This record gives sequence, C-alpha cells and structure tokens, in this order.
Amino acid sequence: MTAKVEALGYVGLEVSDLAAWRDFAAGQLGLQWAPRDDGTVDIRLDSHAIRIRIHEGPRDDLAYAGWEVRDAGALEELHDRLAAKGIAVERASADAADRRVLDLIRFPDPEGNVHEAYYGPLQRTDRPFVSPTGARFKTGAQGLGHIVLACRDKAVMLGFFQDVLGFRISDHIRTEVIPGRPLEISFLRCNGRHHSLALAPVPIPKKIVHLMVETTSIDEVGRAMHRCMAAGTHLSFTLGRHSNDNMLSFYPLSPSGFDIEYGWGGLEVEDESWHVLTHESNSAWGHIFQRPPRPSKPASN
Ligand SMILES: Cc1ccc(O)c(O)c1CC[C@@H]1C(=O)CC[C@]2(C)C(=O)CC[C@@H]12
Ligand SMILES: [Fe+2]
Repeated sequence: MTAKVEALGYVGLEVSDLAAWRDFAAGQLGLQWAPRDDGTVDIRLDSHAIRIRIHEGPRDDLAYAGWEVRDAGALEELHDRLAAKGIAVERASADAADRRVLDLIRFPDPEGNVHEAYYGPLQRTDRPFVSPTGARFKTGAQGLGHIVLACRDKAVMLGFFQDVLGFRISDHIRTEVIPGRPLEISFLRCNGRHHSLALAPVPIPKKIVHLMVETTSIDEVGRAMHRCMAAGTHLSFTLGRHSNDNMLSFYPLSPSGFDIEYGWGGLEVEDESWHVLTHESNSAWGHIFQRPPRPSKPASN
C-alpha cells in the first residue's frame, strides 16, 4: 500500500469551557496556547502551527482527527481508494488555510467519527514553540501522540483502519474495567510510535476515550502530575507504566470529561521485526482507576 497515513498530525476538539481548558492545557500540562482571530485556539507542542485545535461548542468531544500523508500524490491516492470503497469522502481544500495545511480531504470511519487526511503542515520556525512550563514533547515522525476511540464493532473498525488507511496492529490487551466484563483493546500504528490509535469497545457517550501526549523527560511527567494535583484536577488513572508500549503516564481528566494521557518513555516499533502480541494486564504497575468525586459536568439538556 503506497498511500498510507504517516502520523497523527492534529486533532480538533470541541470544548464548552475555553477558560478551564486554557488553565488545564497551558498551566497544568505545559502546552502552548495560541488564540486565533476567529475565536478558536491553536495548541502547539512543537514547530507545527497546529497540534490540537480548540473549537468552542457544547459537545465536549473529538471533532476530527487529522492524519498526515506524504504529499499531494499520496492524498490523491488515498482519496481515490476511499471513493472506490464507497466511503463518503469529500475534498475539503477550502478548509486547508484554516487547518494551515496545503490540502486536505475529509471522510467518516465506519462508526461516524470524522477524519481528515492532509499534507504540507505549516511550520512556525519564525515563532518557536515555547512551553509555559518548559516542557518538550516527543513528536516528529511519530506525530502528535495517540488517540483512543470508543467503538461498537471493533472488527469492522480494525478492518477500515488497516485496509483503507494502512495501519498495522501492534497488539491487543484483554482487560476488565468493570470486574466480570472482559474487554479487548486493540493498538494500531502508522509509524514508529507503538500506537497512534487504539480502539476500545466501551459503551461511553463520547467518541474519544483519551488523547496522549509524550514528553521528552520523565521529570516533565512528575511536574505536570503535581501541578494537576495542586490545581485539584481529578486523575482518572494514577501514575503507572503500560504493559505494551512501556509508557510511563498518568491520566488527568480534562474539563471536557475525557482524559488526557500525559506520558514519557514510549516504545518505538520497527515494522520489520515486530510481531503482534497479546497482553492480559494494562500495566506493569500503577494506573489505578480513581472514581471521579462527582459527575464532571452537569448534563446540559
Ligand atoms: C492498556 C493501555 C496501554 C497503552 C495505552 O496508551 C493505553 O491508553 C492503555 C489503556 C488505558 C485504559 C485502561 O487501561 C482502562 C480501560 C480504558 C479506560 C478503556 O476503556 C480505554 C482505554 C483504557
Ligand atoms: Fe493511551
């Protein structure tokens, strides 16, 4: 497969409380908050103009995931493959300037999550990335990090991401979030990052389970965790180390009611030597689930 996606380049989030997100993302997580003229916000983690795009709105969920491809030819090929499979792909060149890329297409996955594929992301070498807390993030060829999507039919979703977008399976974890209710999460990669996407068959009201960002130093994780604790941010999972990708991380609850995974030390995978594995534990240690003290948001209707 020549035209595959190469990295998770950006995500769009629709959030209801912009002020709370600013304090959380910049003040606690050390991401760069860059407001735009139209009322949306670019969050930066590196040289890219956009890594997380914040839109104000009621849904408090993932709005879209942006997948980077190599060039115009790869985008064309991907468009044609999607169209040939009968997927409702649209050319969205009119939004390219808004996303600060050269061109993009938009398409749904089998469960209706919105995806964009693009090439040519704008770099801001004239305005270097500056973290308010001095953090640095592991991105580059591994992209922004990873997302976990809740799904209903994991087999169908796995088929789509492998056969249409070119993802490879890294491993599966059989786990029990609720005792007595086994569930299997599948982890997919599109570059050296162990997973840029995971699919979790969990019946939650949101599309996204979490968004992971990875720092370049273990101390950034410790400092961010203590800033979250000092701010009273709920930790959905305590500090721990994952069984499959070795990521050392904790999971603060965002103001939108889904988690951010804030990690360090993730495994890099080589396609030539990797074999699919299965795990029966989430973590080598830690990652203890913390029940939220109360619903994070009153229902809006
Ligand atoms: C197990 C695991 C390995 C690597 C990761 O990057 C990662 O996010 C996870 C999954 C974390 C998390 C969990 O362990 C409990 C059950 C959760 C909340 C889900 O239902 C989806 C994500 C799962
Ligand atoms: Fe994760």
